[in-house]
Amino acid sequence: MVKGDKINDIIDHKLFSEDDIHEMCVRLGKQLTEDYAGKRPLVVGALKGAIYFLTDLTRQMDVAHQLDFLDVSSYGDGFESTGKIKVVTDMSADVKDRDVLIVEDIVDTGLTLKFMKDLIKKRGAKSVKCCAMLNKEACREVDVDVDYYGSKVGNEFVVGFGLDFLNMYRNIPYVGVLKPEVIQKYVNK
Ligand SMILES: O=P(O)(O)OC[C@H]1O[C@H](OP(=O)(O)OP(=O)(O)O)[C@H](O)[C@@H]1O
Ligand code: HPA
Ligand SMILES: [Mg+2]
Repeated sequence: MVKGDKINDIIDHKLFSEDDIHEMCVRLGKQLTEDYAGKRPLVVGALKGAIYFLTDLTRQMDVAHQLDFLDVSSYGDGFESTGKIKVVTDMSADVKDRDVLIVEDIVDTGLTLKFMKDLIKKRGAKSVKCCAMLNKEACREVDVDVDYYGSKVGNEFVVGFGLDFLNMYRNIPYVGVLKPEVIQKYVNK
């Protein structure tokens, strides 16, 4: 950790409070409870960003489900997608004939989600859907459905509630926008 990275030092403004995120989880959990009734979905968290949202979301889902994780990465140590997605750690479950629900913190260019959906479909899943906390729709580079999402977000780099900058700040309990000087501090270094 570096000096001067207390939350108040790095966040410019708050976008979604803990209450806002809780409301998203309640609404989405209700919808997923209806849509997956009678099914036994495999919920796949996209590591690492999705973990905070996933634990809150699934506790609002009154549906028996199983849990797995897939660690794919494209941002590396930066804040712009490299466009090259790789599986860092694969999931352990067999997805053949399963209803798979991918949980994401954010869909931005869409490259990560498209990669995961294609991979899971190719392995023979019965259905593959995604529930994301945030949908940065204006930044989409590929056509991919975000089947459920908590809120749209504009073209700003957001951190907190799982979302990171250089693998930091995931534990901020709300979603906020980084101060430009924090990004500047690390860019081209
Ligand atoms: O739509 P995209 O432009 O592909 O970006 C969205 C993806 O990027 C982030 O993950 P990252 O690769 O940074 O890994 P992380 O979840 O470990 O932070 C985020 O958690 C999404 O998975
Ligand atoms: O705005 C973002 N913040 C953090 N991680 C991200 N990955 C894609 N977009 C973002
Ligand atoms: Mg990230």
